[in-house]
Amino acid sequence: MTDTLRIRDLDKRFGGGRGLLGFGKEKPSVHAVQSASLDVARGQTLGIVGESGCGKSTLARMIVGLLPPSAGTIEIEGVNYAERAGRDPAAFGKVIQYVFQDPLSSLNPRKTIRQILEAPLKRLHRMPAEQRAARIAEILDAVNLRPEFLDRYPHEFSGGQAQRIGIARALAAAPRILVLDEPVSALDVSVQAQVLNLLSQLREEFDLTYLFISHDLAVVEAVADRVAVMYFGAIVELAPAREIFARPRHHYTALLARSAPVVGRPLAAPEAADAELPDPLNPPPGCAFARRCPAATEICHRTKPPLEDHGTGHHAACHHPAR
Ligand SMILES: Nc1ncnc2c1ncn2[C@@H]1O[C@H](COP(=O)(O)OP(=O)(O)OP(=O)(O)O)[C@@H](O)[C@H]1O
Repeated sequence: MTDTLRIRDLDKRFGGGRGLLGFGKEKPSVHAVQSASLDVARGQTLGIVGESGCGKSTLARMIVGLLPPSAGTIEIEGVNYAERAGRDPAAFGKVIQYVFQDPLSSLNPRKTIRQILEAPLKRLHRMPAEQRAARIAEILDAVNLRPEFLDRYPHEFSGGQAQRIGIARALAAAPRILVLDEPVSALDVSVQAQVLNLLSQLREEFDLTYLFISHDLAVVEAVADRVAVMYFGAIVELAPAREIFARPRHHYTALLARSAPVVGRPLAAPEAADAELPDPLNPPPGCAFARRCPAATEICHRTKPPLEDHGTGHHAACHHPAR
């Protein structure tokens, strides 16, 4: 199977530097994403899970070209797009699109649905008017919305309908990859299932590849072929979905899996309340999870474990992986 998306050592730091003239004390920086590497095979869904603040959105925003990486490469079908970020947004937009968490606030309230769907056809594909109408009708049908919705405004729709419009807008660009950033988190549980079903149909119909970001373990387990678990800016485990929750190797994933996932419940390890995350301005030298880890030994506090293959594509960044 070929990889549609290949990311190597993608890194993002916020802040830092010594001010405008380069004088004064070095400002503190936050290492929001630390050397993330992952591959997504064509037609597959990679789920990315992690608690709030672990770097999921920063990773996603770099991958779609909304945020320039501090270092690393983003290859889509063999082309390195990280080099083109910022300079050539249209090149990015044609291959990869972002679906936002909050459908209503991501749609321009002053534009009709027709105008919203036309924008990527005009801007990215320079499609003439007569072809646009047919393409819009096709996309609207694919997301199960009625043609009479085209002349209405976003506020006239329910959350579930608005998210279908958000998905339709992303599809209008005819991308190869969709980055879905918490696409159902803002929706009622009953509507979540409908949107998840729709996404799975669309993946087949349009031969799409998904990166599906969520703090909801149960949702990710339901949709993903493979799962990456993030903790404190780093991917700590990466494995096939059925395996990662049944036989987690990283002790953080084990803690999450033990918290018995329930659809709609935010992801938080049970012990999280009394065990704080490390200070992002003063990160520990070793494994960021060591202070919370039942298996931690001295080396864990001293040396950061690399993400290693522990057998048949099951990667974990742990000095003492669970068996
Ligand atoms: N523009 C920014 N400037 C400075 N720090 C930032 C910025 N954006 C994110 N961060 C920091 O980077 C880290 C990762 O944030 P990010 O939003 O990517 O996490 P997340 O897992 O997506 O969280 P959530 O689920 O709450 O959105 C956090 O410590 C956050 O405070």
